[in-house]
Amino acid sequence: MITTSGLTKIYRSGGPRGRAITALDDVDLHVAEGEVYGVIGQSGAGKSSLIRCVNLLERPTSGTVTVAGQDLTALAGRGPRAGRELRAARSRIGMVFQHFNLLSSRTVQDNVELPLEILGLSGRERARKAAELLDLVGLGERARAYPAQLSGGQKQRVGIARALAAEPKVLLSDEATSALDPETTRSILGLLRDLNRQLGLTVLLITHEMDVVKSICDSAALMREGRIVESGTVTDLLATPGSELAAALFPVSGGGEDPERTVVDLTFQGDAAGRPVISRLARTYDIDVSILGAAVDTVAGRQVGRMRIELPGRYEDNVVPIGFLREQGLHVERAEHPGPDAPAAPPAGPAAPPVAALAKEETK
Ligand SMILES: Nc1ncnc2c1ncn2[C@@H]1O[C@H](COP(=O)(O)OP(=O)(O)OP(=O)(O)O)[C@@H](O)[C@H]1O
Repeated sequence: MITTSGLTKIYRSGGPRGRAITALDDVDLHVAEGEVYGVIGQSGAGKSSLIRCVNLLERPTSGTVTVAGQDLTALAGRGPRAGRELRAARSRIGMVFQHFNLLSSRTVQDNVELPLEILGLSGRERARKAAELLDLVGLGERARAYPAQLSGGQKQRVGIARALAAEPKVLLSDEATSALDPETTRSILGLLRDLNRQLGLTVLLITHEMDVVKSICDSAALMREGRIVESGTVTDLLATPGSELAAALFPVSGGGEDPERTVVDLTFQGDAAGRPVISRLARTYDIDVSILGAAVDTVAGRQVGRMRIELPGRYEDNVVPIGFLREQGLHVERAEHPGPDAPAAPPAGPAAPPVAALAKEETK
């Protein structure tokens, strides 16, 4: 539904000869129809530039953007016709903003009607559509209120209703919950998830909060310095050795201190979660298994379990029991020997702050 290919955005500060800042560096993104796709990264990673280039609010320096089969970059030429076509294509992309961007002088209903006015619908049609959308987001009773009379969560619901007015196939969300408290965040994320399911809406969201990815995203990408350094479905990421996103989505902790013993992290998904794998392992190989840490959580709507266990002997001596665990459908990854209470093994890749630190970074 959304594809970017070689998308690059270079800003120049201080005119055409000024310093070049590469905000997007050859970004290839593939968002499938009907999925909720989260792009996560630290401040300055290029997330806003990405979302603004996807709907051509920002003109990419190079590369292409295709939404619902239409190459938007080809429409972004100069001239009135190109402008008209681009505006029409953009109307099929809804956008939700961190600070809602509602017009304070207009009522809730009039804010939702705004895109319909631009599309040239009659007053009666606009009113009917706005009422329907406000019902959909649970604000049917507040149509006559002004934005100043609403809570943050209600304002965002109006923002979402307005974004849906032109019946887009795609909704772009720019940190839609960053200005909201945790409970309101949950309700807005729940609404986005419901709309995704009910309307088959494809949602591309950018966020710096791992919890947002964890609660509603089917797929995710990690951005750093203008590049996508990791991406995939959340299910696949959880089964990818060394995945930084997986470790941040679902950390396991618990230290083993003895280098003569083997520490591994197990990830259970789907059927594997229900099998008595650890007791079978202990019985089959007559070994003592220590559980150092474990947790069960819901990620992308699926139950996922993670466990850090310790086996007697060095890693090389445990090839057969580890093979047994893999045969049982578990994802097994070697953990380094962390000290007590250390976080999960550090991911491979260039030295950079772990994803788990994103939220902390943001609040500094
Ligand atoms: N209009 C602009 N002119 C010049 N540089 C810009 C402009 N917009 C963004 N940048 C730079 O591009 C880089 C990426 O910024 P961008 O806002 O896309 O990142 P981000 O991940 O969305 O960060 P944040 O979460 O803080 O908004 C940063 O170095 C930023 O300073």
